[in-house]
Amino acid sequence: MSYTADIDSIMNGLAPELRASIGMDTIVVEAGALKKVVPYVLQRYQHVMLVVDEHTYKVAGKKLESELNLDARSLHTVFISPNAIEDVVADEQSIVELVLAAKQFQPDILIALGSGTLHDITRMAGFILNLPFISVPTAPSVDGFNSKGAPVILRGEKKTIVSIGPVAVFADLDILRKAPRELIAAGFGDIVGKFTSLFDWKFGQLTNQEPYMEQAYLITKNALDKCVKAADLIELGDQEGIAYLISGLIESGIAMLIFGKSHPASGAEHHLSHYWEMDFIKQGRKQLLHGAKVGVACTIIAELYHRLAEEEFGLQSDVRESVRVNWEEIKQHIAEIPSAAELRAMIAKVGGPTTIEELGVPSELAETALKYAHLVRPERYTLLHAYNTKVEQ
Ligand SMILES: NC(=O)C1=CN([C@@H]2O[C@H](COP(=O)(O)OP(=O)(O)OC[C@H]3O[C@@H](n4cnc5c(N)ncnc54)[C@H](OP(=O)(O)O)[C@@H]3O)[C@@H](O)[C@H]2O)C=CC1
Ligand SMILES: O=C(CO)COP(=O)(O)O
Repeated sequence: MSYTADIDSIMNGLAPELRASIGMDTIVVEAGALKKVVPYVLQRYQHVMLVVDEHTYKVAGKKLESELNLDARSLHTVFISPNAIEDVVADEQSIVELVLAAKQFQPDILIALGSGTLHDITRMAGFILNLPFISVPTAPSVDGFNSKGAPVILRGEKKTIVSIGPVAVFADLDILRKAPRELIAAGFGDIVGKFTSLFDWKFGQLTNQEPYMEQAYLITKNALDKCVKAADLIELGDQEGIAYLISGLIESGIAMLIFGKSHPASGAEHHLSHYWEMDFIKQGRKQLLHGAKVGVACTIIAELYHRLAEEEFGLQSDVRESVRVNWEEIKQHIAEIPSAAELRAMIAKVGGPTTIEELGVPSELAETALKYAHLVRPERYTLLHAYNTKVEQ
């Protein structure tokens, strides 16, 4: 059974120049997809570097290593080291670790075997060294496998560097289905976050002339609607449910890839999540899952936005003129965002945390983040940004 009907139709519908510019020629979503990595790689590359960590080596790296069956001169596996608190993080140290290993071994292809963090480390190293990479997700936990942006931690700040997308994605449903439940729920949380990111994108376009692409909007919206409809199947964690989820995540990644930026997938809910993440790093606390944070942050932002609509925020005298004149349309878009209670019910169905307490974010941090999270991406004009700044000082 093919699980890539929507992906195929998106890819086939891209204008030829756009398709060529994203440089991704193969997307496989099926049980046993790992086996297809071998002929793909052997037909094209001679020196292969696998990028893993301790966990992902066990679930996929070891198997791929043995199936590639290459001698030590042609295959090298790099284990990205965890930091002092046993977290593998996409920061300067991890990126340099991989860059140096690649400088020494001189691969002509990198293969990321892991979830969001290992992919961002690999895409950054590939970008720096001008090397292509292949994506092999080990958990359906984020939509960042095939995006172009690398949200990395540089000097403690979460910055997104526009880098490279993969040349191919091999999503093996046998591996993804066995990923821990929290990672599957996190992937669903990252998808649910699109309710507010898509709103914020429309808001930025209407009020701040931010760049916009209808095709990327519709791809993301379709991925969101499809996954929300399939929540019962995703909850079961069977092959079909996981196929819906990973396909939705890949489609959202394609939207970012063709747009070239993360607007479709990342709005104020992501900025809150990033703010929490940066604070956890400062406090030396272990990271929470990205998608789990995004899901909870989405409920908080939805609650705020519905309240702002009720209070007629856009008609206040000190908001930007562009917000005031577009307020009726903005309110219509807010009305399309489910209520916080509805969002919590969706996330709970799939087993994700729905409140800051369940997630483990202290309430003081949640309050501060709501005031300052727009500064994580100051160039993006979200409704949260408008609420926190009113008329620009
Ligand atoms: N580029 C983009 O557009 C996007 C990037 N992101 C980024 O992705 C990062 C978060 O990624 P996320 O996937 O949530 O978390 P991580 O990649 O940090 O992985 C979370 C945990 O899952 C473990 N793991 C992965 N696969 C398996 C498996 N099959 N079995 C057991 N354990 C497994 C990892 O092990 P181990 O620690 O050993 O790796 C790790 O402990 C954030 O930095 C976020 O900003 C998110 C969305 C989009
Ligand atoms: O996480 C993302 C999409 O899910 C991308 O986030 P950024 O906007 O920080 O790159």
